[in-house]
Amino acid sequence: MNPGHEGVVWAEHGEAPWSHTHTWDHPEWSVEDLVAAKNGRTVSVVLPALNEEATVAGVIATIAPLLGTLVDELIVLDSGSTDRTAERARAAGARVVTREDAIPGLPPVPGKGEALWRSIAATTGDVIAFVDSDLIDPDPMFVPKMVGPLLADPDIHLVKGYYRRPLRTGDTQEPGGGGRVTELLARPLLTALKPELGEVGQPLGGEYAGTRELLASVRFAPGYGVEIGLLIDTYDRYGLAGIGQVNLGVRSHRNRPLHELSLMSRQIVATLLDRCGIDDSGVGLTQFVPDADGGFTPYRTELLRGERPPINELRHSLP
Ligand SMILES: O=c1ccn([C@@H]2O[C@H](COP(=O)(O)OP(=O)(O)O[C@H]3O[C@H](CO)[C@@H](O)[C@H](O)[C@H]3O)[C@@H](O)[C@H]2O)c(=O)[nH]1
Ligand SMILES: O=C(O)[C@H](O)COP(=O)(O)O
Repeated sequence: MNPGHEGVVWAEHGEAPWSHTHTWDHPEWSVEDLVAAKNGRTVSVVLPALNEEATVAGVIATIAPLLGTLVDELIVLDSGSTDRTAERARAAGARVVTREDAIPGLPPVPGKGEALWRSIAATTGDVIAFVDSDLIDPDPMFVPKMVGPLLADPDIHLVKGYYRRPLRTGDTQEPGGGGRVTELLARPLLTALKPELGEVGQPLGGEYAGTRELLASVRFAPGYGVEIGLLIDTYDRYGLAGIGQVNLGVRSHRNRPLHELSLMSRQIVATLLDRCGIDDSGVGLTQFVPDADGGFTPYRTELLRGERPPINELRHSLP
């Protein structure tokens, strides 16, 4: 299955580049095609959620109609929400799993990496797709597009979505202004340190799918380091041949303020350096919070720690 590639004859130019063979810029497969391609395999969809009562039901509404055909289970992995995320998710048709229920007896630590790691234990699918629960008007084809290459090619273990990203500020929307951490930090630094991954369009994006074979056998970095860690670990294990990327169109989400993205960036840098074998000081980020009198108060946020081992290894160590 390879619809959407332009018809360049690479045999005349040497080996086709990854960006041609493993990038689907115009994915055209249908849900029916995918159901036929499952061949006995099962698909789980995981929505990590921390206080997403405003958007979680809307995201579920785009995936729930696939339950029983392409999608075998749909869970919201509740990351400790204190709002009505769980209630709204259940009403919209998802199973809600808390971090504690996912792996009983092991107290959770904060952060997105922890939620995703526990979701591997809480699900059973041979293929697992992740979708952020803060998305605004996501396309119902997100999941079908992401799982396509995994169902078609046994050598592919991780498929990242890529997309155009609007930036919303107040009532205005800048069509290509989103993905600030991606464009200013992640892609430049990844290109500097792991140039083979420089053609991955959205290394940080929360919409991606992987095989259980991969996801149960890799460690999970803490917090927002989880995506860059998974990408590099997949590359180190399978090479570029194990990774694909699919155009999902447009993806809008809650755009965080810059000071929150700075903290996210610090965590991503820590994981990226770790995966490249480069020492990090381990020092948390100091930010300068404006006072009412025109001055600034320094405020330090420590790095999240607590990398999690592969779920397969945890299972072995449980009684
Ligand atoms: O402790 C947490 C933090 C976040 N989330 C959920 O994770 C998703 C993404 O989090 P968000 O804070 O919206 O991240 P973004 O600002 O959108 O950051 C981008 O970059 C991150 C770093 O790669 C990715 O984790 C995100 O998926 C990606 O959208 C949302 O559904 C959150 O509710 C949790 O479940 N637990
Ligand atoms: O992926 C990113 O770069 C961050 O989530 C920030 O995204 P935004 O600039 O679209 O809010």
